[in-house]
Amino acid sequence: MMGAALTARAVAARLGGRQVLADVDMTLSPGSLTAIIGPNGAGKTTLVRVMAGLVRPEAGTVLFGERPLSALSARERARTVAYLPQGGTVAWPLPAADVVALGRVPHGGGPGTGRIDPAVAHAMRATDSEAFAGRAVTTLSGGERARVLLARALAVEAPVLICDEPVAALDPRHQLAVMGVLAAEARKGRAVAVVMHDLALAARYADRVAILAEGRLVAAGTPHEVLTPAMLAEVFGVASLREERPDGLLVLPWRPLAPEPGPLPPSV
Ligand SMILES: Nc1ncnc2c1ncn2[C@@H]1O[C@H](COP(=O)(O)OP(=O)(O)OP(=O)(O)O)[C@@H](O)[C@H]1O
Repeated sequence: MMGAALTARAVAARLGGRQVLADVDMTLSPGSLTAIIGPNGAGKTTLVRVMAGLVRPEAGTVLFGERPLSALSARERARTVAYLPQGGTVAWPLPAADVVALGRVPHGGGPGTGRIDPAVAHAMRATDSEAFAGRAVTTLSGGERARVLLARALAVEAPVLICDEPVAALDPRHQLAVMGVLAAEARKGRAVAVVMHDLALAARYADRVAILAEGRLVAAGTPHEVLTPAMLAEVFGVASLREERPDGLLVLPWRPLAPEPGPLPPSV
């Protein structure tokens, strides 16, 4: 099932009577890591939930290759799109290794099979979470638990991997390591999408950046094309530093800009 794109076409969504997404087009291509950025409340989580098949769009469609995602069975969809929710919590004191093994359920595996699944072992190694294997996830720190939950999503080995803020709780070394792992998943041919707020990491690791604001896609392109001071001023209201370095693009939000002055009164 490797090799097909996940495409949102003219997607709209309404939640609690509010228009949260309008006319959003997005393609997650195999081999590419797409960073989805935008202000709080822009609709990023809603968009990725629509693309993971968890929220039915009010209008528009989501296609995996040529097939509507809604035409896939629940199990087929779970094998096709691995989804890491934002700020995930786990209610049960399961050992971390069992939580990661839940990623194998769509393939007929899961915890309690009595053997170490190579996909589970690989995912725990990639997220540096092997040391927690036997510990109840409820006893882990926020960042430790975040790595275990990412490992569960990786263990699905789905052609599409969608992660909602996977690095927000992580220390700097693990942020870099996890972004490296997600980029490596893209290099293997997966379509990877990452909702994130860290513009420096987006600039450094993303192949494509999509910006959402007020429920609409306002820009999409390479980090070089999209992460410009003018765009960041317009979308986030920040002044930012940008430097082209031999080893990558450095983007750093620097200070908030003063709010836009309102229109001048007609008498001035
Ligand atoms: N169940 C709901 N009922 C009403 N409004 C909702 C509901 N869920 C989300 N919203 C609203 O939809 C908008 C988009 O929310 P969403 O979580 O998609 O934003 P986001 O871009 O992921 O934000 P953040 O960066 O803060 O995580 C927000 O204004 C939010 O308040």
